[in-house]
Amino acid sequence: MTSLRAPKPNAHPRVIDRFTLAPSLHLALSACGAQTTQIEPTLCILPSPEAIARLSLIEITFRIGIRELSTLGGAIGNHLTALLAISQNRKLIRMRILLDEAQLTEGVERLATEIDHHFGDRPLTVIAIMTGSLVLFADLIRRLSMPQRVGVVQASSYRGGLKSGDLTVDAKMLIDVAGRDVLLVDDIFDTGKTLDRLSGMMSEFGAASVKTAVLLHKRTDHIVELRPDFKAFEIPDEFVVGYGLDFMDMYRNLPYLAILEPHEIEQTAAEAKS
Ligand SMILES: O=P(O)(O)OC[C@H]1O[C@H](OP(=O)(O)OP(=O)(O)O)[C@H](O)[C@@H]1O
Ligand code: HPA
Repeated sequence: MTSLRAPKPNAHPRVIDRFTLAPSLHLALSACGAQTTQIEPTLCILPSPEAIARLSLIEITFRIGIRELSTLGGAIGNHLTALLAISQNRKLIRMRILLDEAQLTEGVERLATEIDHHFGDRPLTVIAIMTGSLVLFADLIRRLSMPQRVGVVQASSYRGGLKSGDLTVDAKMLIDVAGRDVLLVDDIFDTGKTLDRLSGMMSEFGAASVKTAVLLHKRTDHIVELRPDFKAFEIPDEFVVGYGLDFMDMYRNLPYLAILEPHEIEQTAAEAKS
């Protein structure tokens, strides 16, 4: 998607609603790998009517994969010509947000209150299921009131995909859970396979009790009997990213939870291969 914006409208704006690309600009954009070099018929306010007669500089925003770039182009009338230096290069964040930052914060607060209420002042061994739970975990443990021992275990089954595959567990960094009340924390309960396997492992390692907490509970077919003891949100059966959740190890850093659209899945997969 490409759009045009004038750098600074002034007192004598002139509105132009369609531009054509000069061949040189067309070539330059293609050479950058821009997905489309078709400039949208976007409203553009040029500095002044007089400037139209001369060369006017216009900010051009275009898209390459999931990156948004801005550059300056020259306009003569409705004709866009030379491409000048790229002035901005930022990730395009226009995702379908399912839970924004405020909702996530409220959800984590709620989860912490429920867990506090259940355990009271009893010491708890809280285990993060890495990597997805990392953001939730950092936020959650700081809101819990009881004395805590904190540890991690790694589990992975979605490697590079949208569907659960073979589950691998790496417990090399796990702290001793024998005789302890354990709370397993994960970002999402989807098929249920991960939490089910890890709950079993904690019992095998001698935990006195095992409870589970998740931020998200997906409304889908769960393949296990176990259900999380604590959950903050029920979400639809869509592939979600952000707040720790990834697709191909990307998007974990987003401060919100978004639904990954099919075109974003394709773009991310293509970028990951390049
Ligand atoms: O209920 P399930 O179907 O088992 O899915 C939930 C698990 O899937 C994700 O982990 P993933 O395997 O993607 O590894 P990651 O934590 O490294 O992202 C997520 O972080 C959960 O641990
Ligand atoms: O919807 C999801 N998004 C990211 N990771 C996941 N792991 C299980 N379900 C999901």
